[in-house]
Amino acid sequence: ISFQQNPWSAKGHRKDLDEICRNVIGDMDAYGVCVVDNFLGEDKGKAVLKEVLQLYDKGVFRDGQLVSSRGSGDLKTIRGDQIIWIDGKEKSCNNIQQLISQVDAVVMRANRMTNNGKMGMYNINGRTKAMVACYPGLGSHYVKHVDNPNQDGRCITAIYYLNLNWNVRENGGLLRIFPEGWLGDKVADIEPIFDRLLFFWSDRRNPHEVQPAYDTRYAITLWYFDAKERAEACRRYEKERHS
Ligand SMILES: COc1ccc2cc(-c3cnc(C(=O)NCC(=O)O)c(O)c3)ccc2c1
Ligand SMILES: [Mn+2]
Repeated sequence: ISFQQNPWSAKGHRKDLDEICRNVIGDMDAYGVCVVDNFLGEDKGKAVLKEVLQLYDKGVFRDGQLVSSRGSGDLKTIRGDQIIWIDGKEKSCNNIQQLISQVDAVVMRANRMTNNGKMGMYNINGRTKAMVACYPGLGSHYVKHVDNPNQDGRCITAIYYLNLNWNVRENGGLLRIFPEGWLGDKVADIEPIFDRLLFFWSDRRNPHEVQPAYDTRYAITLWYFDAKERAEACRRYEKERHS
């Protein structure tokens, strides 16, 4: 299944919060993956992109971890994105802050709307800061991985893409998810197109990779915590620290 264009994201049709939440709940329960297109609308989307470009031009992005591995003899870098963590309260980031609040509104409302107030049996009570990431092109990529393989508390990955006129055929940078619950070798191919919001379960159900990008590719990621799993992860961490 490829999530290029969802039936409900008819161009220009502004969805209200309730409708988006119903889509998110339905898709997360059915597929473990959900795409919402035209999330902010063109003007607000461009205002967020402008702030991200300003941050990038200030040179505040840091290289993501480079873990090199011997692939067929030559040294292969595992990831090539550059990142900066922001909480949105920084100066000249208030459009990014508005994006964060909008994503929070969808996640928290969806969490309340589902049966017994849980989406996918989670009780979401917090999230990480926003990770603004740039894959600088030149083939930068991220090998297949799981965001939360060991119950660190993160249950939902939310990624907002900022790439105007992105064409995967020439620019690459496709996000390919290999949902473990899907029949056969079906995959979810997500193009990182402008004003697209993506949700997927952060655990081992969704191994995923970022294929080599040949142009600068921007995204803003938020990871949402499940109260119980996060509390247990913190307890484990405290115990290790004192052992
Ligand atoms: C301990 O410090 C850090 C700092 C930053 C980290 C960033 C990631 C990460 C994970 N996933 C993706 C991804 O899947 N992107 C999909 C897409 O862009 O379409 C990505 O770009 C980045 C993982 C661990 C980190 C640890
Ligand atoms: Mn990831």
